[in-house]
Amino acid sequence: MQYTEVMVRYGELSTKGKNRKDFIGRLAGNITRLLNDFPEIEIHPKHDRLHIVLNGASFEKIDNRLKRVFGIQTYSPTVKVERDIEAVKKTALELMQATFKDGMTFKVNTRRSDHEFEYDTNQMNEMIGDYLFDNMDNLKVKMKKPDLVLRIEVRKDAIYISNQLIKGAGGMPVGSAGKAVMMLSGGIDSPVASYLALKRGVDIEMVHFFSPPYTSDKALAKAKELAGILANYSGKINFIAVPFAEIQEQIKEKLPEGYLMTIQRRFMLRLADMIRAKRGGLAIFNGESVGQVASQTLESMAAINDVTTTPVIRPVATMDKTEIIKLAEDIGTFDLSIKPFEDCCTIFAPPRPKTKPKLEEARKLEARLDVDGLLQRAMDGIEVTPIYPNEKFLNDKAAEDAELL
Ligand SMILES: Nc1ncnc2c1ncn2[C@@H]1O[C@H](COP(=O)(O)OP(=O)(O)OP(=O)(O)O)[C@@H](O)[C@H]1O
Repeated sequence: MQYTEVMVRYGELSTKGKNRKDFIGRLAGNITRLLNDFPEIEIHPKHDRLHIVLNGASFEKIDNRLKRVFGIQTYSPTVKVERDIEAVKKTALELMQATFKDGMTFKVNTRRSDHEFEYDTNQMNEMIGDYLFDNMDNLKVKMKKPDLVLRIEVRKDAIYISNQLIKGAGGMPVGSAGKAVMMLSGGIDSPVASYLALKRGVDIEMVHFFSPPYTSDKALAKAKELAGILANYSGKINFIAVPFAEIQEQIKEKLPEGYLMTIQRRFMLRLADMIRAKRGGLAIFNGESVGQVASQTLESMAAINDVTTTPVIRPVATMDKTEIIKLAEDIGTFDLSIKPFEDCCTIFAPPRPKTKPKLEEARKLEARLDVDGLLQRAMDGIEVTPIYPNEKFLNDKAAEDAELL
């Protein structure tokens, strides 16, 4: 079916009063960037809807991309026809034939913003309904909750016909809620937390700690590739790699084992905060979930969070592991997350980390280290890489190795 445009309905934008215009502009910009390899497509943002004029481009080719754009509630591929009842009949039949499956119920729903058109809505509904009955078998009408609603909109310039209402990703356009950093490991939880941050409109940059030579290039490549999957929901994402080995070595050498994890985490959070400040972000996101592991008890969180007053937002804090896994599967990060490349934290994890570290003790122990010097050297070593949707960093060989591990 050759559609002429896609009609996009806004999600939560409609409740945002005076910010509405900014949000619509942001969504239009995000969609424009997402479809920039289709030069023929035009984007027309309007107050109540956004129109993607296809100019010959195929709807099927952009459908999967649109599903991942936050800020879209629903969308409908649509055919624009001239204001002529015969043209409406012909297109309505084509649309129904393309989408109707045996046993489905339907109804015709006409709306007019132009009341001068020669037929009113009831007449249109009847005429088109009758025409479809005459030309298709097994059609069944249902007024309440039919499977298909054939929508006909009569406007001044033309008539618009559609019969699919596709669910969008919801949420708010990425960037509309401002900038933040996301602490991205190679695990299951932080990619899900990233997705949820993006869904609320937060423009995130990924901060990833890695520890060569204790962690391999593959572990770094895996985290980058996860960022590539998440970039499907946002467009380009900056990936900031932070060297962490010196800090871990110092902590291991100078501090008692029970506090290794707490103090490593305090360093991570400090560095994330320094990067945030440098890059103009307002908050830090991470993938912690209450009670999941030793570093995620409330006592641990309090002892770690002590190093900053910046909001630390934990989108998966109250989710069960099974719920997080389900979402990881849905967004396409799970299979990569479970590939067993070592993370810097697992390598330096003490066998028995304190589940209830004491804040005062953590502060006191840490004072044995050259905190500022360690932080500065890590900051001097950061590397920023822009990552694009679906960009690959692990080659097939690495994937094979993962199977063998
Ligand atoms: N190497 C890392 N780089 C950046 N952030 C990290 C790193 N390791 C851990 N984090 C951050 O700390 C959070 C908690 O990490 P931890 O390893 O304790 O838990 P997790 O439940 O395994 O999380 P994940 O599944 O995201 O790795 C992560 O979700 C992530 O936000």
